Amino acid sequence: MTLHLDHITLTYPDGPTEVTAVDDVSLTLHPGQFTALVGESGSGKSSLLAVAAGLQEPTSGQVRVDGPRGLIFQQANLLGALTAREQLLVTDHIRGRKPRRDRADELLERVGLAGSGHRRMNQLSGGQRQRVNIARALMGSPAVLLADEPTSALDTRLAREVVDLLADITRETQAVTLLVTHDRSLLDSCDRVVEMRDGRVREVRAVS
Ligand SMILES: Nc1ncnc2c1ncn2[C@@H]1O[C@H](COP(=O)(O)OP(=O)(O)OP(=O)(O)O)[C@@H](O)[C@H]1O
Repeated sequence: MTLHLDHITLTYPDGPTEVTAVDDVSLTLHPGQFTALVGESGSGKSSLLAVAAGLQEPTSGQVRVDGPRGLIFQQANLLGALTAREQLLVTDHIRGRKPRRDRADELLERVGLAGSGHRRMNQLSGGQRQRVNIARALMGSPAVLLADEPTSALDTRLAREVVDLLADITRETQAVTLLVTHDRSLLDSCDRVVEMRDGRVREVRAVS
């Protein structure tokens, strides 16, 4: 499963004119490859990720993806009143599937939260909540994982732990993973860094 972004352009209306957030970006992302997307504020990272995630139609160009996509954002989209396990089971509910409690507990264990399934979000730390977020994205067995600043609410140590977990999961599941981050200290956990500037890809480099 490979994710192809072919000549993606995304413009937003901006009063009488328009702003080009993504300007003819082509990228191919491979299974098991953990790619970081970096660049200054406003360079188009979140816009490109939203297109890759299927949340935003590109103005032109094409996303080619063959498999489920899992999305990980900042923790704001977790439902505060639910337990960790329920956060995961909601995804089954949304898809009209039978709730897979065993699968939910397995994934909570995988992200280091064994035994915490009954705890409510407000009883978990920021790092633990982000682990729930990751486990929730994994409920759909995604071939592509898209994460937009998942560590921005975390301190350095927790941010590193969460990114290392994403790196391990990428290798284990052979997912295609794209991580938007502004934190350059996290880049050595990645395989590849794509740097954007003014909506374009400025540089693609391998992390040694
Ligand atoms: N909904 C929108 N309507 C109009 N312009 C937008 C919209 N969303 C983003 N933009 C503009 O598109 C450009 C790219 O924004 P984007 O959020 O993708 O950048 P980013 O690199 O993710 O920035 P940051 O690191 O600050 O999150 C910016 O000029 C921004 O102002």
